[in-house]
Amino acid sequence: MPLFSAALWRNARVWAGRWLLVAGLLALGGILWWLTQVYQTREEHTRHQIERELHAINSLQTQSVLDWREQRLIDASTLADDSLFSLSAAQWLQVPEAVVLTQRMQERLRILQERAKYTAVYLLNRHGQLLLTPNGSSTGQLPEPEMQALQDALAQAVVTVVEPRRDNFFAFPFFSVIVPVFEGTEPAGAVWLVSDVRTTLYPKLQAWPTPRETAESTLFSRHGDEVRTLNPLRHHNEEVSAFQLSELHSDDPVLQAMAGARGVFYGHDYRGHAVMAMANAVPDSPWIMVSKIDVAEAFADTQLREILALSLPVSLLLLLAGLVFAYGQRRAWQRERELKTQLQRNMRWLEGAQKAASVGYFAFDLEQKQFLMSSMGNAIFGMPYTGVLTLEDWVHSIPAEDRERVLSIHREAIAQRTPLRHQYRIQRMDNQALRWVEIWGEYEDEADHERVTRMIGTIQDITQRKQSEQELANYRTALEEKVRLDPMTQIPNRRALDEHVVLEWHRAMRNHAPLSVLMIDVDHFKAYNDHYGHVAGDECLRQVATAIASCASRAGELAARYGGEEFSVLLPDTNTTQAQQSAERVRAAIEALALEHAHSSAARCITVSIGLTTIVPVFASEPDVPEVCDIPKTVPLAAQVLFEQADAALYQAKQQGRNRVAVYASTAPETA
Ligand SMILES: Nc1nc2c(ncn2[C@@H]2O[C@H](COP(=O)(O)OP(=O)(O)OP(=O)(O)O)[C@@H](O)[C@H]2O)c(=O)[nH]1
Repeated sequence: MPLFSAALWRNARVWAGRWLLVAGLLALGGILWWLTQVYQTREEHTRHQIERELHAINSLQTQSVLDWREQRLIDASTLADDSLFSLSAAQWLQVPEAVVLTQRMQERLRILQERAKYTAVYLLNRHGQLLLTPNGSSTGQLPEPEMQALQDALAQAVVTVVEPRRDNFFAFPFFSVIVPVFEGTEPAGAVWLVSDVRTTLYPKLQAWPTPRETAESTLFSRHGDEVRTLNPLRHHNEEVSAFQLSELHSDDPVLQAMAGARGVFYGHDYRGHAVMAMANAVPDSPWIMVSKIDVAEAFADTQLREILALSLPVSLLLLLAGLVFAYGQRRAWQRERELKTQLQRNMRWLEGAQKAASVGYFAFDLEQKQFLMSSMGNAIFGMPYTGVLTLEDWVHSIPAEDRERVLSIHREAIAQRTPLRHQYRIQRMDNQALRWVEIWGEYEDEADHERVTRMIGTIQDITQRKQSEQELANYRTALEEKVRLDPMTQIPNRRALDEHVVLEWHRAMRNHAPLSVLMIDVDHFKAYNDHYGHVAGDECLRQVATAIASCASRAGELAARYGGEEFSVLLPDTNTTQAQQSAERVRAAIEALALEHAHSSAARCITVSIGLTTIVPVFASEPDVPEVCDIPKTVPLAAQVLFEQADAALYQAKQQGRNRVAVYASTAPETA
C-alpha cells in the first residue's frame, strides 16, 4: 500500500496551490508598497527642488525690481543734490524766455533723460505747469497724483515717487519721480522724471531662468478692495490691471500674500489652476512680488520620469504574470481542445451506436412541459430534427386506445419520482405507422427531489424486437401444440393425455366428481396390416382416430392416441353408466366407418374393443373414505391406475369376443 494515497496527494496539491497564491499576493502587495514608498520619497525630493527653484527666482526677481526702483530714486536724489542743476533750473524758471538759458537747460534735461533712461523728463514750476522738455517748451498741467507728490516734494524738500499707474496722460503705464528745485530755500519748481514700466520693469519680471510654460511673476499692490497688477498677467487673454478682492479664489496666492503669507505656499490662481507660489514684499514699496508655477507642470516631468522608472519593475512583473497567465491559458485551452475532440468523438460514437440501435435520448422539462430530443429521438417519432417534441405532439402520437394507460404510468412515475421503464406504441407523424418504443427515464438530480425539474433518458424503437418476440411466442405455441399432437392421426398424443388427466384428477378430487376413462383397441389390426399393408393400416388408424375424437366433444373430454393402434378417451364428471353410453357411441362410430377387414373374427369391417373404468378421486386422508391400498398418493401415479383398470377391462372385452365394451369390475369400491 502506498505511503500517500491519491486523495492525500490531491489534497496536498490543493493546499500548496492556495499557499502559493497567498504568498504571491503578499509578495505583490510588498512590491507595490515598496514602489509607493520609493515614489513618495522621490516626489518629496522633487517638491523640495521646485520649492528651492521658486524661492530663488522670486528672490532674484524681487531684488531686481528693488534695484530698479532704487536706481530710479538714486538718480533722482543725485539730481536733487546737484546744486548747479538746481541753480540753473531756478534761474531758468525765473527767466524762461532767455534763449541761452533755455538751450542750456534743455541740454541738461536731455543728458539726464539719456543717462537714466527716462521715458520723459519735464521741468515744471511749483504750480505744476509743464514748461520744458529736452526737445523744447511744453504746456499742460501735472496730473493729479503727481500734483500731490509735487506738493509733498516741495514741502518736505525730498524726492517723491508716484507708484506705477495708468493715466490718460501717457499711453503707457508709468512710474513718476518728482525732484524738487529750490532757489535758496524757496521752492521754485521741480523736475518730473517719467519711466515707462513696460520697457524698464517688465523685462525684469519676464526673465524666468527655466523654460516653464506656466511660470509667472507678478507685482501686486492693494488699493482698498482692489488689487492692482503692475505688470500684465501672462495667462489672461485681456489686459487686466486690477481685480476686485471678491473675484479671487479664497486661496488665491495674491490674497494669501496680501494676508501676509511669505515663502512657498499652495493655492489656486485667477485661472483656477492649482499652483505653487512664493511671495515677497518689495522693500520700501507697496508692491508684493508673487511668483508661481502650476503644480501640474512642476510635477509633470517628475511624475513622468518617476512613473517611467518605476514602471520598469512593474512592467517586468506584469510581463512575468502575463507569461504565467498565458502559459496557464494555453494549457487550459489545449486541455479543453483535447476534451472537446474526445467529446466530439464520443458523441459521434454514441450517435452512431444510437442510430444503429434506433436509440434516441431526451430530456423532459417538467416546467416547460416539453421534450428536448436528440436527432434520433425526433426520427423515431417520424419528424424532422428540431430538437424539441412538445407534450401535446407526444400525447397525440400515442394511439387513443393506449393513451390513458401510458399517461397514467408517466404521471405516476413523475409523482413518485421513480425511474421510468415502459414500453408503449406510438404512431409516427410522417407515415402514421404504428411503432413500439421503449422508454428509460431517470431524474437528473435524484439527490435533491425538491428541485427536480428534468427527466433524462433514452427512447428506443423496439418494433422489430416486438415482432420477433411475437413470432417467437407464436412459434413456441405452435411447437407446444405439436408436442402434444400425434403427427399421424392429428389428435392429442399420450403426453397431452397424461397432462390432461392430472388436471381432471385434481378437479374431480375437488368436486367429488366421477372420472371415467375408455381404453380403445382396434381388433385384429395386425391381420389388417398384414393383409392391406401398412399404408392402408395408417389410413385406417387416421379414420378411427377422427371418429373417436368426434365422440369426445364435451368440455373437458379428451380423445388421444395412447400408442400403436390403442386410443383413450378421458371423460370427466362421468359415471359408469354415462361412460358406458359414450363407449358404445365410440364403438358404433367405428363400426359405422365400415372399413373392410376381411380377416377379422369380430366382423367384416374394422371394429374396436373398449374397456372402461370410473373412479371418484378423494383425498386419502378423508376419514369417512376407506383407504384404497393399491392407489398411490401422488396424483400422476394415482391417475395411472385409471388406465390400468381400463386396460384390464379392455382385456376382458377382447376375451369376450371383441367389438364390445367391458366395464372394469373389481372387489374394491368405485372410489379411490
Ligand atoms: N400400420 C400401422 N400399424 C401399426 C401401427 N402401430 C401398431 N401397428 C400394428 O398393430 C398391430 C397390433 O397387433 P397386436 O398387438 O398383435 O394385436 P391385434 O392384431 O390387433 O389383435 P388383437 O388386439 O388381439 O385384436 C401390430 O402388428 C403393429 O405393427 C401404426 O402406426 N401403423
